[in-house]
Amino acid sequence: MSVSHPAIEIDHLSCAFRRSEALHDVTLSIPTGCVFGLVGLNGAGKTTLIRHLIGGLRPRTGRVRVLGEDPTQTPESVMQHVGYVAEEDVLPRWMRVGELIDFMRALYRNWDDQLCDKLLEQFSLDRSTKLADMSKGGRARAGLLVALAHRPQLLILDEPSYGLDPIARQDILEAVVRTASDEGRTVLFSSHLLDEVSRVCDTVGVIGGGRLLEVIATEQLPERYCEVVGELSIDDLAQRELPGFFGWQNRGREWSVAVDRRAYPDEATLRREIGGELVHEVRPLSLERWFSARVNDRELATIPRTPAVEELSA
Ligand SMILES: Nc1ncnc2c1ncn2[C@@H]1O[C@H](COP(=O)(O)OP(=O)(O)OP(=O)(O)O)[C@@H](O)[C@H]1O
Repeated sequence: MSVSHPAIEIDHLSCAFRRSEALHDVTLSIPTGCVFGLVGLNGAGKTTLIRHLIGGLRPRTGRVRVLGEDPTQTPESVMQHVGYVAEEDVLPRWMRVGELIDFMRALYRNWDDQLCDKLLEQFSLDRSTKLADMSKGGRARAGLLVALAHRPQLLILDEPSYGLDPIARQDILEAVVRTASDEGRTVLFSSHLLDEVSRVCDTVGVIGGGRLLEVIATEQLPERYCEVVGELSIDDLAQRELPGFFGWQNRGREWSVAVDRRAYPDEATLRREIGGELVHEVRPLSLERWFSARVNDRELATIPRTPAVEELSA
């Protein structure tokens, strides 16, 4: 397969289940070699988006390309180069680890026995263990092993650490990083856990109510945005419709707001605009605060909306 195209291309993808819209006009391009974190609250649309990538759902509106191909037209060819770990614990429990490996090995032309043995050791897995007798974390490791051992060009992990203990999570993270560091590999990783997303991903996209709200390189976050924390009078501040403000939060007597730094030439101007005496601190925006600001500000309005502010100060 040629690598001149992005690993994942999604154009204006929408999806509805009966009358309820799960994805709304999603456009996203993930270049080869990127480790991309897809974050969103429960029901945001992460799994629905991923199901389109693995050919499990056919787009009714919009277009999806994975490694340059339509995953619903040529699923065998696309999935030869994709490693996928589902959100649910779906491995056949009647199999032993060795049987699962033999089964998957027969499916993938690029299966790498040496890598498989290495991962068995690294994940402390034994070929003779029955999947039914393993912990959830053990089965997650087995799922990751078979997704990695054919050296996929694209690794898609749907909530890989959901419900896992920190040690199992660490294994998964390490495997993701190693896979990504292999030349030219791409990883799409959906997660609720922002700390692991910030550790592993170079780019992050936030999805809310089926809309892709923003995509940003994690290293760009502190230079693009800051968080301003200050003393009450939030109503007064909100009425002034300052540009670049989003995701207001009230914490006791303090308020916090995310600010797009591009709306202000420097921090002194920003403080002056707010009214310096109201500002306690201007600090880089953390991934966690960016996430909460975006999901609480779906329209990406540049000005705070009065009803939201009233709710906050109630
Ligand atoms: N097969 C389906 N039939 C009907 N509604 C569905 C179906 N699959 C998903 N949905 C709905 O689509 C929306 C998005 O669901 P999705 O599973 O993609 O979210 P998610 O971000 O993966 O959530 P979670 O983090 O809880 O797994 C939800 O409102 C969900 O109820």
